[in-house]
Amino acid sequence: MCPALGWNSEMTSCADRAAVQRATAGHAFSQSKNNAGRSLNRTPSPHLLQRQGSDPTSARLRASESPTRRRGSSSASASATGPQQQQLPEEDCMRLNPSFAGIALRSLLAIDLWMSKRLGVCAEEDSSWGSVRPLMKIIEISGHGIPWIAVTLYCMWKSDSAAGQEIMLNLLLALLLDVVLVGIVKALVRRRRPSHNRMDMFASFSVDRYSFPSGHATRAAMGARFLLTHLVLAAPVRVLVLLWAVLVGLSRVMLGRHNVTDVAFGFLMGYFQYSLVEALWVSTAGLQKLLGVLG
Ligand SMILES: CC(C)=CCC/C(C)=C/COP(=O)(O)O
Repeated sequence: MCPALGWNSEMTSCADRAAVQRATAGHAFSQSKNNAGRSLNRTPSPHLLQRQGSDPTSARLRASESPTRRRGSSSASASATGPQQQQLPEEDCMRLNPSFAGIALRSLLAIDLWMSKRLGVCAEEDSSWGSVRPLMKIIEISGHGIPWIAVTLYCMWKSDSAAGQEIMLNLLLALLLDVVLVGIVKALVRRRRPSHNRMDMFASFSVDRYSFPSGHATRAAMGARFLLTHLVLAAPVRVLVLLWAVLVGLSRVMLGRHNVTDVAFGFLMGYFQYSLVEALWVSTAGLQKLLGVLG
């Protein structure tokens, strides 16, 4: 866990360690093939770090201060080493000179953590807005997958027109697709929920210990787009649907369940999930044909 950025990953710290390791390796590289080989595979010994400048930071600075010089000096020694090792200095240059995108991403994540912590005003009963927590939890349930699936099944069952059934069938498929896609992304990214979150959420899967993206936000964006497209609603109701979607997203951060970027990405993902549902739209006639073929 990186304390500065809060991602569930050792990426940052590992990258730093790897950079120091490679910097050390680069130094040892020009000395002898055996030494270089050893330093590539191990964490640098304190002794070696000391020779380079007493601490990992100075070792890293030293290694990055002159990429050209490093490249030049190592290419001389590279002739004495294997082709695999010849590629290393190039790689060092890329890793040790952080790109603009890398810095921008780190800054965004730091801002994200800071903002999410400040907005998590209902994370506990005794938080500054703790009295609003019960209301936020009602909004949370309104965006949960189980009520959405239950209501969709009920409407499908009650619908007396083929068109209504088709719409509800596709909403049901959309909700199932959403659960699967969100689960996959959460399992891949594995970002931990904010530390101020209390894990007292109604009915969740094990993958829901991860926070990126917010499943409530994907469902809110996809569901709102779906309802606004397929139901004939009066203008005030349309506004209410949009307002509800925004509130669901906001409540995730206020309850401390998510960071802002989890919700922002969730909205984006839900928006595009709806486009996917439209592209894969299943008609009842098509479904009956498919069932006929299968049966
Ligand atoms: C059990 C079903 C059908 C869906 C799980 C709903 C759930 C608990 C999603 C997690 O949402 P966040 O990622 O926004 O916390």
